[in-house]
Amino acid sequence: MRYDTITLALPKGRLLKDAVNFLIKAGIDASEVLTETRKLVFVKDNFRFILVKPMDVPTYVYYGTADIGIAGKDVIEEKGYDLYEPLNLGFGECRLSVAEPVDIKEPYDIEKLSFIRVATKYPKITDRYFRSKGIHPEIITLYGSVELAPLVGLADRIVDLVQTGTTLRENGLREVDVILYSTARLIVNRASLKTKYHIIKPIIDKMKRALSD
Ligand SMILES: Nc1ncnc2c1ncn2[C@@H]1O[C@H](COP(=O)(O)OP(=O)(O)OP(=O)(O)O)[C@@H](O)[C@H]1O
Ligand SMILES: O=P(O)(O)OC[C@H]1O[C@H](OP(=O)(O)OP(=O)(O)O)[C@H](O)[C@@H]1O
Repeated sequence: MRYDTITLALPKGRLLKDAVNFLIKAGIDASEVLTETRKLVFVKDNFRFILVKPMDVPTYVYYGTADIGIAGKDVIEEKGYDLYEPLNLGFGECRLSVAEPVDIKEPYDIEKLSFIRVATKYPKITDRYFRSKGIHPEIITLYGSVELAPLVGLADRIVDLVQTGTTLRENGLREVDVILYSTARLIVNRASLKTKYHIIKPIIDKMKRALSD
């Protein structure tokens, strides 16, 4: 590996294409990452791109196995690591919301709720949110298809991502509160920022220019 190599963690899944297109716009040729293969590591010039689960991007960056990464704000908040987050990249727009069945007997009223059983992929954010309202939630952690939980009686409510609202609508659910708005962010390992400042700072500057173009 070149002495000046920077490892960049990219999220597999729906953010990948936008992330790669953004990198290309910033002059970083990550195009090979989009080729249909099972490869998880790609090396190009002084970059090493690694493909990881979206929820794992902050972990790779925090532990320094990646110097920088691209992750949704939702995931960054859930993991809660101390990371430098210099840029909002704008894509991957969605919100993390509380939702409930449209025909629920006691519609959501935060003043009146004493107990809540909620299914989510975001247990930490969910716990923090309800505790800040004086409610100790029972949280059931799921890893996908969260909208199914109220339909089959696993939970009264869910906390999940909403973009168009189609998934909620098609499953008889309605959004009752927004916990956070999310977009993709650039995250940087704090030690790398110091030790590789001369390489990382120009990368951030190129990305900033790409965002303002
Ligand atoms: N419907 C959506 N619209 C826009 N952005 C979204 C949407 N759903 C998720 N995102 C953003 O994209 C990120 C990755 O979502 P994605 O669905 O690819 O991963 P995941 O469901 O966490 O992963 P996996 O399916 O591999 O378990 C989320 O953390 C969020 O920031
Ligand atoms: O408001 P919408 O536009 O319908 O988008 C929201 C859906 O998108 C995401 O699911 P994803 O496709 O990642 O599947 P998942 O349930 O496996 O997480 C999210 O978890 C919601 O289910």
